[in-house]
Amino acid sequence: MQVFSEIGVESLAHFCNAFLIQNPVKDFGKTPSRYKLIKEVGDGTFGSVWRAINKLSGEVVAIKKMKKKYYSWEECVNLREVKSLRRMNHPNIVKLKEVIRENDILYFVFEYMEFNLYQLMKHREKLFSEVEIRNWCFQVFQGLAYMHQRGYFHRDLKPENLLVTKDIIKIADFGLAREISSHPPYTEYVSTRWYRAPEVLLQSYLYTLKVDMWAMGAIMAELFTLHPLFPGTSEADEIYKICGVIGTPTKDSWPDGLNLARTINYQFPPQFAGVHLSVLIPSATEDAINLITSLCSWDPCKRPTAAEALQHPFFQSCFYVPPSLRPGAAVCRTPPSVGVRGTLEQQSARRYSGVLPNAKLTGNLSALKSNASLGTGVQRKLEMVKQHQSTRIEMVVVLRT
Ligand SMILES: Nc1ncnc2c1ncn2[C@@H]1O[C@H](COP(=O)(O)OP(=O)(O)OP(=O)(O)O)[C@@H](O)[C@H]1O
Repeated sequence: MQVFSEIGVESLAHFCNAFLIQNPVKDFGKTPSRYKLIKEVGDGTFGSVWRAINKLSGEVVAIKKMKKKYYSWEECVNLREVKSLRRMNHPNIVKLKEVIRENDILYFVFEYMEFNLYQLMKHREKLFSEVEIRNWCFQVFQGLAYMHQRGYFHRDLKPENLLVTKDIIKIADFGLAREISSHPPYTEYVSTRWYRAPEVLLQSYLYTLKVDMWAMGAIMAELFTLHPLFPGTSEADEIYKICGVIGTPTKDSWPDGLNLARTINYQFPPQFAGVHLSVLIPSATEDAINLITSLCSWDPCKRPTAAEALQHPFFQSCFYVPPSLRPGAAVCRTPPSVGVRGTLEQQSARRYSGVLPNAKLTGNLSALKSNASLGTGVQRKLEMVKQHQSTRIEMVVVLRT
């Protein structure tokens, strides 16, 4: 079995040529031949996700079928999702098992996860226990610490991208992942609005991995209340909502933010004092409130890193078990139960609309708020290499497992 975690595109090209010589091209029809598609479980911006079964091994997997056609495999290996995920091997990061291109259609084969966090929250009336929330967050921060340490940040963390099976939670959807060493400016659309960091909302092109920490603060709060913390209806309303919760930034709390706002001729709403998060999240303990408050700091420098978050008193009762020693159970001393049985299939309903890609935040807030009605759909850009002529081949990238 050949491993492609560290090699470049050229080496991959050589492998694929060799692979094709040894494995004659077959017409597999509309689904990858080794798999039987069972049911659609998700419909994202870039692809639809199916629960499927490996016909030979009986293994249940998730197959993401990309909407765009891929006419050469050079294009495929250059996709961020492939480039970043094939380097990740962590129990809290969803595993990419294979990449298959058949008939110009690109499929990602992932390990299958039962639910996403949004599905677990949306019809729920009873609040999650703090133990459950702590267990999930501890795992996500471990996945993030690993990813950040390996040089990637996710940029689109949201409940839909955190996948749960029993007590285990994993980070998914690396379509927007970025190498930390890649060079700013980062100009393309980044992250779903409700979880989008203020520096990104203010169009900083120099944002860092701290955008993931902001998103985690918002997600943690939502896990406690079952309601989004900053449900902005437009980018301007998003900033307004953030000010309403954590108060208008000052030259002490976020000097760089005031400069950013000046650069784009944006005025923060004056003198919002904000509210103590314990008022908005009454079920959370002081430790939880303290962690969420620091994650949702205006100034990215004041947000903890994932490794620092793991050291927070909120996680005092958790401990790290090396993956090789794990019995396959949760990482907290008191393993919680997810509390939901059966399969909740993904509803295709989108919770967010009204994103204005590259919209300029100009003028005063009331003018900005009127932008809300101008929203169209979510648009993201992927780096694509030049398209090459169509060839009917199958390409399999075998990943480190
Ligand atoms: N490995 C998996 N196991 C089970 N379900 C999954 C898996 N991966 C994705 N899904 C489901 O499919 C949905 C969409 O997947 P994903 O986020 O990867 O697609 P996308 O096109 O990148 O979406 P987005 O619009 O969020 O960017 C997820 O929210 C999840 O419910």
